[in-house]
Amino acid sequence: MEKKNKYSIIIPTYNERLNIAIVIYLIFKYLREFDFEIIIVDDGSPDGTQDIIQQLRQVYGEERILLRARPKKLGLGTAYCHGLRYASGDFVVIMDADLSHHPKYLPSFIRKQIETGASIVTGTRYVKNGGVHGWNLLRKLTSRGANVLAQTLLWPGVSDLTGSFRLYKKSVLEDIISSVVSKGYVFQMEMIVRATRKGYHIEEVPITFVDRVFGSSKLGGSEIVEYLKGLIYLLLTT
Ligand SMILES: Nc1nc2c(ncn2[C@@H]2O[C@H](COP(=O)(O)OP(=O)(O)O[C@H]3O[C@H](CO)[C@@H](O)[C@H](O)[C@@H]3O)[C@@H](O)[C@H]2O)c(=O)[nH]1
Ligand SMILES: [Mg+2]
Repeated sequence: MEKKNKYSIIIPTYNERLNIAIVIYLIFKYLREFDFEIIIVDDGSPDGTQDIIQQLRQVYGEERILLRARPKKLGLGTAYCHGLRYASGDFVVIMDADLSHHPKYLPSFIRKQIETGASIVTGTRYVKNGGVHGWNLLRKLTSRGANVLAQTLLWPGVSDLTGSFRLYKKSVLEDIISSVVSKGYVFQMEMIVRATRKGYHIEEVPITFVDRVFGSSKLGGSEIVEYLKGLIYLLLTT
């Protein structure tokens, strides 16, 4: 019998106590037919996220949900690298913990990869059937502007550069991640730009990003400055 692929789902968390149980419930619901593990990288959330995760591990099985905590908030980029070290799957999915990345899309990422043999399947808001729900005008304009600016300067051939809901072949993720220098939110953009420059086969699936109901975004003004610095860096180095 053919070996079943295993999927490692890496979820970075910082103060996601109110969201994480729902996300995990939905992942188990939508990936019933698949072999997967969930790796949570929590950065010492003061709201008790880790206590909830420990309880969920008892419910779903300690081998299905791994908690790989770090002592303090160290940023998204390094959180993914940290989680990847513990991934035992053939494929890695990266997604947010706050339901902005709905687990109902996971089967479409997997199906797309199987149909096309792609190395990366990336969720996109900026195609037909994709979108954003719940953001105010400023946040919509910031995200759209960031994408348009990056598209114009970098020509990556991918419609949503800053989105972070993605599936990677693990070997491909390991290859790209080793050359990425960005640590915060700009990490996502650097990953996909480097992947296109290396010629990896990338496919897109439409997603609707729904703004979180519980808690608040950790993206602040300083991240926008970091984004612009990252964009210039990529322009000069890729
Ligand atoms: N471990 C860890 N997790 C973090 C950190 N900062 C944020 N997170 C976690 O990373 C996820 C995304 O953080 P949010 O604060 O919810 O980000 P956002 O503003 O909704 O931004 C999202 O959309 C952007 C594109 O519009 C994306 O660029 C971004 O990656 C993210 O998906 C959440 O699960 C959050 O708990 C950190 O320093 N450490
Ligand atoms: Mg969010």
